[in-house]
Amino acid sequence: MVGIELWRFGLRYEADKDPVFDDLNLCIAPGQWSVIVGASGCGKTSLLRALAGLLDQQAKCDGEIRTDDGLSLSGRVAYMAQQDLLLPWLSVLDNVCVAERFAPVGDSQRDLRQRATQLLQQVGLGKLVNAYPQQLSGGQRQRVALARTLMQDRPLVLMDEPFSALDAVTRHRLQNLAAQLLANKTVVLITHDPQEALRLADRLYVLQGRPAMPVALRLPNTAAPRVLDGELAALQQQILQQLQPEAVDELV
Ligand SMILES: Nc1ncnc2c1ncn2[C@@H]1O[C@H](COP(=O)(O)OP(=O)(O)OP(=O)(O)O)[C@@H](O)[C@H]1O
Repeated sequence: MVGIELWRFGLRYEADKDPVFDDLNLCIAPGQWSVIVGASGCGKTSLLRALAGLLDQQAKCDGEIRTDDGLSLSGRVAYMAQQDLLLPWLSVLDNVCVAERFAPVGDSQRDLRQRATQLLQQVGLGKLVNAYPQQLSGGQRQRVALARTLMQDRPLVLMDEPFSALDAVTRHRLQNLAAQLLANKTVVLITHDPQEALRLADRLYVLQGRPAMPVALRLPNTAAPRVLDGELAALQQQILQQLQPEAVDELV
């Protein structure tokens, strides 16, 4: 388990006048799901890429990203980007195994492939292990990327809209699977979907403004993944209003 603290963190892209973040302080709790929602362009992906050490050269940062054990995050992060980043020349099964291939672990290749096959069955792709990414739908590709992330077994898991391309039933099922398989990991999940955020979060933040600041939201006193009840529906409405006050006012 690893906890992370962003301390006086700032980020500005060279081409932009205003910083995306300035003097941001945020603690990512160890072994919990921290979920971040926010309007498009507010900085969610930038935050995740900063944690993953994947910002491009246009991004200028200051402040610090510290871990609670004082060790580097290098090699301890599984990152599921918005784009699935599947390798077109590898089969579905090989794509799921790809990150582990070079990892110095004791598992044999046979064990790894067995585990990957089981994960692919769990995400509903048991019949497509030998298919290639270009033969898959957007939702199927996203499920391969999810299986690849679950396969990696890293203490910090960063996921950017991991369920966005899925139909409602599959989304619900895979949210439950991810919650089960990533219990006790430190997870940062970005989503546009307030209902998803409320089902899965141990801590929930709305990222707002420019420079963006996180606002912590109240959650029901129940364990995730939560059932969709009246309390969750009311909180969902609150988040929608917080995200887009003008748009919601116009609809009412
Ligand atoms: N590589 C880049 N170079 C310059 N500006 C960038 C770059 N990446 C992001 N930005 C800018 O930084 C801001 C935050 O972008 P980011 O992608 O982090 O937002 P987001 O909240 O994840 O958006 P979305 O929900 O639409 O994915 C935006 O104004 C965006 O235009």
